[in-house]
Formats: sequence, structure tokens, C-alpha cells
Amino acid sequence: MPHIVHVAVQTPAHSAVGELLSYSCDEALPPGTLVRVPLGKRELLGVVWEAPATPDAIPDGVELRGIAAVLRGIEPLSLGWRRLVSFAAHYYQRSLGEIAVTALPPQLRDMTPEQLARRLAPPKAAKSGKSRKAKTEEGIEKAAIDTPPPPDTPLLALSAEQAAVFTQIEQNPGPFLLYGSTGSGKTEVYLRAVQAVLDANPEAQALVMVPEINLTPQLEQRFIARFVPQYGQDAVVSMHSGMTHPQRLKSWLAAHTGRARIVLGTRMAIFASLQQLALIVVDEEHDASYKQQEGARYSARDLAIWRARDSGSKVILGSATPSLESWHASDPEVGRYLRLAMPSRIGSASLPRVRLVDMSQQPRRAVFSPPLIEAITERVRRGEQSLILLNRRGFAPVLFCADCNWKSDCPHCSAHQVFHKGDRTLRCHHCGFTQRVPFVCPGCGNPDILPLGKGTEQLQEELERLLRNVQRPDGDPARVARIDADTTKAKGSLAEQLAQVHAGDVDVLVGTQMVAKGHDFRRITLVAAVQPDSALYSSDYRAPERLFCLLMQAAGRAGRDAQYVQAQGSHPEMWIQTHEPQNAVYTALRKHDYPAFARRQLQERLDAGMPPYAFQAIVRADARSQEAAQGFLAAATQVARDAGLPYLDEVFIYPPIPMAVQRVANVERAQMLLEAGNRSALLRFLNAWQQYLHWLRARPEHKALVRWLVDVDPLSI
Ligand SMILES: Nc1ncnc2c1ncn2[C@@H]1O[C@H](COP(=O)(O)OP(=O)(O)OP(=O)(O)O)[C@@H](O)[C@H]1O
Ligand SMILES: [Zn+2]
Repeated sequence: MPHIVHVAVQTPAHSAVGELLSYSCDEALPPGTLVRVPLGKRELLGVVWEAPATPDAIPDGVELRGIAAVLRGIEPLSLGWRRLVSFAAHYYQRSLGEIAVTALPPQLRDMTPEQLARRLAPPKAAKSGKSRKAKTEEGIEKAAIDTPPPPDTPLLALSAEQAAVFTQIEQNPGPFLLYGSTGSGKTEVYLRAVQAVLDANPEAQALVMVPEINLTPQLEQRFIARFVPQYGQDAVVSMHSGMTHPQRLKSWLAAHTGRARIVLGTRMAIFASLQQLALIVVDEEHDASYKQQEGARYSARDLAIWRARDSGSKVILGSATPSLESWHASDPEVGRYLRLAMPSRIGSASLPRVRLVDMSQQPRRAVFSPPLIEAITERVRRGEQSLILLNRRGFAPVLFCADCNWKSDCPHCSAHQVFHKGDRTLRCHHCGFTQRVPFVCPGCGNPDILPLGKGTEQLQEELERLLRNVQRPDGDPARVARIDADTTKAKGSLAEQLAQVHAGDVDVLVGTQMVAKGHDFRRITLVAAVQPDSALYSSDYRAPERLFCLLMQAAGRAGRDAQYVQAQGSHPEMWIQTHEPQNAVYTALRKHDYPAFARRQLQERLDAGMPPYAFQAIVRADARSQEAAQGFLAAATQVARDAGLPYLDEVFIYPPIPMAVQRVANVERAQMLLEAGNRSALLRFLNAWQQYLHWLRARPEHKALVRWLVDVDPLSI
């Protein structure tokens, strides 16, 4: 008698197809088995979710299609992994199949059992020339194969603070929030914690997550240097979207089979199949890149907490500027996480002195105040490096005609096109629409169109001009470099540019937030934020938190090497040019007082009933017109009321509003905020609401709707 198996498949987004699809099969397939199943005219990858052990009679009149193929050779995915996927699907309001299939390596989706078998076959004896081929593969492969095995770096003696924290991690179950200053040596604590779990159990695995792997090549290198000599090349694998599909499959298989002991990855790595998981590290846990911003909008940091608890692993969240959520959870009175502090920098390095420059007292229109330029000049002359931070790339955010008021608006978005001087283009940073810069004003023919505002390109040009007569100690002219999304498009270029900074080839580095986080620069003694104020006027209640974080992380790049600073007789400084020197964000920053900043912010959140004291979700609608987008949201609210959905009385639904950037690529966007004092009420309501949203979307009166989506625990509203 045939068996019935229930399979998780990725069905077309928002189709009305249910969670699991049923197929017939001649054998009993254990749950977690990878299969290929027919769906319509296609054949898709699926995961057997439920399968009764004894054959079930197929009810009369029901006809089931058969499983097309079983991907043998891959051990079924564990119950733990399936629980994680189910939880994520349920929590983030997506289908099981979508989460399950997107959590698997892309290459598996199109592989026949034969192709997979070939892929899994043991490699033939290495032929000469093979190592050359390996060069084209990136990441750890490359590092491990191209370069001789890294020497086992001598173990650093832990600082007293590191040692105390390490002991706490050994002796407590966690979860831990490692609140360690910039340069306090958090990485070494992670390394020791990983070492401890691997030592304790010869099969144990650790998952180490970073926000963006390309931004932290140093961390990757430290893990390779520490663990590859001990456990071999296969023991450390990466997982991130910059890898090729074959490379991702390779890492995934290594993790799934247990050959990999350490997985280093970005948010996607949270779904790695790790049967012996014993420790999860989430470095820079405050970073917004842990939240996926399309498709299933999951938070890898939050899933890390869930996964650790479910699998009995330890979890360490680390940051110098924790998210307010994690800070609150680690409040001794709340006690959900154990807070571990490392307030001091390694080697008695001190945090930079913060200097606020009141720009209302400076020459009008100066991008760089004269005292800042003087301070940078001095550092160049002494051979020290400076870092200039501006979170806006391009030359100017908009071009403008003073005669007719023409502005370089994007024809497809409610946003300006940014002027890029390097290639003389106008580019929309929302939809990517690019045009040549017009020679004359398209509105009135005036030849004098002006750039308005500043971007990193302009800062670089301005600095080159201001420092043109300044010499480095070797007599060469000062060198100004820029690192942002525009200069680092080519593969490997970021690593190359960072290497130049580390080598001392650059005196002044201009960059966006890309250069502000994570890097262990050794010779930077001055960091300056030239125009940080705009974030103070944002309507998003998280804007001050983001700004404080960014500036504190940026400050953390200065004066990290105590010996160097002392030998130079230098004093690390963080400069902030502002029109609001009295703003609480800056006064807290001045004292490097994250706890004071957090206390004030949390009080405001408590008073206003905002997260972490309340729980939010956003429903967004994209449509051909703003009216249609808002109409869908209004109808969604109405249908929830008409149907008397459970927990509706505990959820506050705000009216629909246009999004801050209302139109992108000719699509109008609207959103609606939901708030509840209780997380499970919000979730239960959303779960009950979902089928109504699908139903509504299929109605003829909403045919102008392009898509709708739910974002649970949104990061920006
Ligand atoms: N016990 C130690 N003895 C000597 N040097 C150490 C020790 N621990 C760490 N270091 C060095 O201190 C520097 C800073 O460490 P690390 O980069 O881990 O800081 P961090 O806490 O992650 O800072 P950030 O939050 O700014 O990324 C590194 O160069 C590291 O090699
Ligand atoms: Zn656009």
C-alpha cells in the first residue's frame, strides 16, 4: 500500500496553497528527507515534514501524485532544524515551505538525484593544476588553499576582564550579552568560548555570526588561524551570499554532515543544519543587517536566542552598543540574559576624547570647520591616520537650478537622484535609475545647475584640496582615500582598499558606515563625523539609537593600539560637527556613556509604550496607486473586525499611511502599524488574519495591488 507523505514545498508566493502538500510514495520516508515533487508542470525541491510510519489508506476519491525522486545521500534534516523552520515560519508569518527551501543551499533546488550523487562522490585523486582552479573559489577555500597553512598564533594571555567573562560563560547557561567596549577584545572571548565547546565534545559545532562578512575579514582570519591548524581545513566554513552556489553547497554539506566544526556566516547561517550545535555567537548583535529586509523578514539574532534554547546550546550576543532590546533583557531586574561587561580596552588604551564643534560658530557653509582641518593636518604630519564619516555616498544628494527650482528628481520614485561626479551620472539610490548629468537645466536651459548638500565624493575632493600642501613624515603629499558602496563594487576591492589603510598607504579615509564598524585599525587616532545631525530629525523612533550606535562604533576605530598611541605621543579624538551640541545623544557620547543613553531611551520607550515594552508588526501594501495600497490596508482592518478575529481587542491597528519614501520604481507604498502589549496576542492575531489577507488579495476590487507583506518586529517604521 502506498504511503502518504506531507511535504514542505515553496509554493508561489501568497498563493492560497496550504502549508504542506501531500504525495504518495512507495516507501516510508523519514521526516526531514529531501525529495523532488511535481507541482503543476514543474518539479520542485521539498522536505518531507510528516510521514506516518505505517502506510495510510488514501481516502476514496483522493488522488495523490507520487514523489518524483528522493535525494538519497543526504541524511534527513533533524527534528531540531525542522522545529527552527516551523518556529520561524509561524513567527514571521511565512509558509513552512518557503522558509525550509530558502534555508537550503540554492544549488540543491535544481539538482537531480544523479547530479547530487556525482557531487557527493569522493573526489578523484588531485591532478596537478587543481590548486589553480581552487583559486577561483573564494572565501575560506581561497585563504586555506592559496596560502600555506596559517601558523598557530600564540595564545594571548587573557586580560583580567576577558578571563572573568570567560569564567562566567563557562559556569552559566546564558544567554549572555557581552557588553564590551570597542577594542576590549571580544573576539578573543568568542575564540575561547568556541575552543571550550569543541574541546569538551569531539563532535560539537559552533555557529559564529557577523553582520557582513566582507566588512570583517580580520575576524574570519582569526578564526581560520586559530582553528584550521587544530581541526583541519574543512573544520571552518563560511556561509554568506557573496559565495558561489557550489561553494555554498560545499559549506552546507560540511555543516550538515558534521565535518565542519565551526560555521562563520551572516544572517542566513542561522538556518545552517548543525546537528551537534553547542554554541552560537552573534557578534555586533545590534547591527540592523541581522534583520532580513525582504521575503521572510526574520531576525537572525532573535532566532539565535530561540535556536540556542531549543537545542540546549549556549548563545553569546556581543556588542559595545547593544540593541535596546538586548540591553533591557539583560537588565538584572529583568534577568532574561546574563550581562557580562568588559569596560576597558586592551592594553590600557583609552577611548578617544569626544569633541563637539558647534557649527553655528563656524564659517557658514564650511564642510570642515577650521579646527578640524588643523587637527587632521597635524595627524598627517605625524604619520597618523584619520577617518572621516559621512553616511551619504555620491557627490551631492541633489542637483538644483536656482532659476526655475528644477531638482534632479527620480521620475520613478519620490526621491532625488544623487549626483555622482566621478562618472557624471544622476543615480536613484532607490530604484537604480541612472542618467547622464544634463549640461543645462532640463527645466529652463540655465547652464548653471548646482549640487546641493554633500556626499562622500565631495568630501574626498574637498579634503584633497584642503590638504594639498600637507606632507607626510616621508615627504610625500597627504593621501586621501574613500571607501563606500561605490568604490567597492568590484569583488575583492574592499579587502584591497582596507589592506591599503592597514598598510599605512592612506592618511585620511573618507567613508560611510561601512568603515565605522568592526575594523581593528591600528593607526587611526582621529575620527570625525562631519554632518551627523540629520538623523536627529528623523520621524523613526529608533533613529537616535542608530545614530548613537554609529557614532560610538566610529569612535571605537580611534586609538585602538595603546603602544602606538603612546609612542606617537598622540591623543585619540572623536570629532562631531553639529548644530545641536546640547543634544542628549551627543552629551552621552561625550562621556562614552552607553548605559546613560540606554536608560534615557528606555524610559522614553516605556512612557510611549514602544518596544521593548510593546510589540509591533507592520503590514505593507504596494500598489499601482496610493489609494489602492491604502484601500487594501483599510479593507484588511475591516475584515479583521467583521470576522471578529481572536485577540483583536489586544491589538491596536493604526490607520494606513504612505511610507516615508512613498513611491519606488513606480509602485506606491503604504503601511499600517500594529501594536500590542503582549507578544503572543499579536502573533495569534496575525496568524488568524493571514488567510483573510490572502483571500482579500484575490478579490477583484484589489486587483491594483502588487503585493502585501507582514514585517514582525520591524526595525524601521
Ligand atoms: N588578551 C589580549 N592580549 C593582547 N591583545 C589582545 C588581547 N585580546 C585582544 N587583543 C587585541 O586587541 C585588539 C582589539 O580586539 P577586538 O578586535 O576583539 O576588539 P572588539 O572588542 O571586538 O572591538 P570592536 O567592538 O571595536 O570590534 C585586537 O587587535 C586583538 O588582537
Ligand atoms: Zn528611482
